[in-house]
Amino acid sequence: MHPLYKQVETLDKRCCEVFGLSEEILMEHAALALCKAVLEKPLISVLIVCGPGNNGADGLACARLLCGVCEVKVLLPLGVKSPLATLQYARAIALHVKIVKAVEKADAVVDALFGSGQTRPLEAPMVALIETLNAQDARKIACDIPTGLGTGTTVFQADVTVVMGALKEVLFLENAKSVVGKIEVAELGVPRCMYEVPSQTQVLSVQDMRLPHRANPVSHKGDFGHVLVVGGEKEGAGILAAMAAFSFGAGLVSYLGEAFLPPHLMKTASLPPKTTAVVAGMGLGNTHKETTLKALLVESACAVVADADVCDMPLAQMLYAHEKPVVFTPHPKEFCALMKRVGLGEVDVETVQANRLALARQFSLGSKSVLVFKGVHTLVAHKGEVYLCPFGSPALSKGGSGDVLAGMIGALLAQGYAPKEAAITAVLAHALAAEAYEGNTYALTPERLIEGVACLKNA
Ligand SMILES: NC(=O)C1=CN([C@@H]2O[C@H](COP(=O)(O)OP(=O)(O)OC[C@H]3O[C@@H](n4cnc5c(N)ncnc54)[C@H](OP(=O)(O)O)[C@@H]3O)[C@@H](O)[C@H]2O)[C@H](O)CC1
Ligand SMILES: [K+]
Repeated sequence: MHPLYKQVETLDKRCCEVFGLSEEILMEHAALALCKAVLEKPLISVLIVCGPGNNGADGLACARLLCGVCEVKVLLPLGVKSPLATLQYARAIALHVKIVKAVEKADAVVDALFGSGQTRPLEAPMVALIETLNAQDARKIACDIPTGLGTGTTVFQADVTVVMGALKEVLFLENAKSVVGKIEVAELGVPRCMYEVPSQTQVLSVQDMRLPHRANPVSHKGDFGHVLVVGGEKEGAGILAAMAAFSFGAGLVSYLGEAFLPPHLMKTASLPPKTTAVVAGMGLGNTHKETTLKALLVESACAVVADADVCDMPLAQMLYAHEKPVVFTPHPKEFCALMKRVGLGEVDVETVQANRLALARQFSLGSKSVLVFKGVHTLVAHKGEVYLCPFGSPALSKGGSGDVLAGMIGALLAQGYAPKEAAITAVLAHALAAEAYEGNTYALTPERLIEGVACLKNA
């Protein structure tokens, strides 16, 4: 995993103070990383669009470094303002870098218009400029942050974003995935691990996935726990969760309710005595009395995965306050209901989506439970720490995907994983299996997803 920051200005400052670097050294490394990204694919010409601040200065320094390597054209729609941009401009001019007055055709376009200094929406001329750049048939490289991201709807559509120093939260907004392209982190003169300081937000990596492994050749089904899935009105949802739990390693899986089950799942009318984890909420509706659910989820000693409808029941508050392992798995609308149920106030989906990290953290600070907040970037939050999953695919945007995830978490809880570790591994496995799916993106079914998870390997 890698730390994620809201801002990195203090890290830049620390880098200069602790390691004796200067802003110019940082910028030279930023520019070198941009050059590397530009030259990653063969090209003849590059257009570098530079803003008035230090994002533009990075672009101007890159123009200087590329001078003579390829045909370089620089567009400065707002001139230069910051001292470093003025300095880099003078250096580029001394090298006779070509300054153009309008967008010109090139094999690659570098967006060095605005970076971390963009605090307000783009005005009409800049919107028009970004639209023109997006329409170019060229490889597109964003310097630090694609211009417009986080401030409005017109955003530079990058194929690659070279982020300076460390990962920044804005690159992981829910709508960012379609504009950031591949994210590359530029080291700014010291190794990344020295530049970074501890953070309460982390971006998960493939290495954080710890799939269950049956190392001991002497084992029996009782060693791998017993999951109970509580079926409901839409019985298919529970069946999918149960199938996923079985495939992800639970020794036994029971289904509470009336349904036609695959042969490896057991039907039950009550909590089986040795149940280790209960998964409930998917397709639940009004099938069970609240007292029945309370007995299964709150009063039993079992670990709990509280999905969908359970997030909007009075017992959600009891689970939130519980000492035992509980993992909530809401999508945004369910998270709004859950926030209200646990007394954290009324928020609408739009507000929740714009403040996912902060609200997930707030939720996790009031409870021992683990939150799996589903989305384009699913979050796992526990005791103030937030872990963001950068993987996944639109192939998952289907009924049944969430049921599979809940079942997978239940399987890991039953096998003895701590709730946070269960959530992290299941979220990663779910997302990586979807990414690895080789069929058309529209064709992923829950069953194929379960099969995909079965084929994953630890990194
Ligand atoms: N570790 C690092 O992150 C490093 C980053 N570097 C680069 O520096 C930029 C940040 O530079 P900064 O000068 O602070 O900010 P920007 O260049 O992004 O933007 C500020 C200028 O842009 C103007 N601006 C901002 N938004 C708009 C807008 N919507 N419309 C018009 N103009 C806008 C702003 O104007 P003001 O009127 O507000 O002053 C400024 O002129 C960072 O992103 C990196 O690329 C360094 O390389 C060092 C390491
Ligand atoms: K930019």
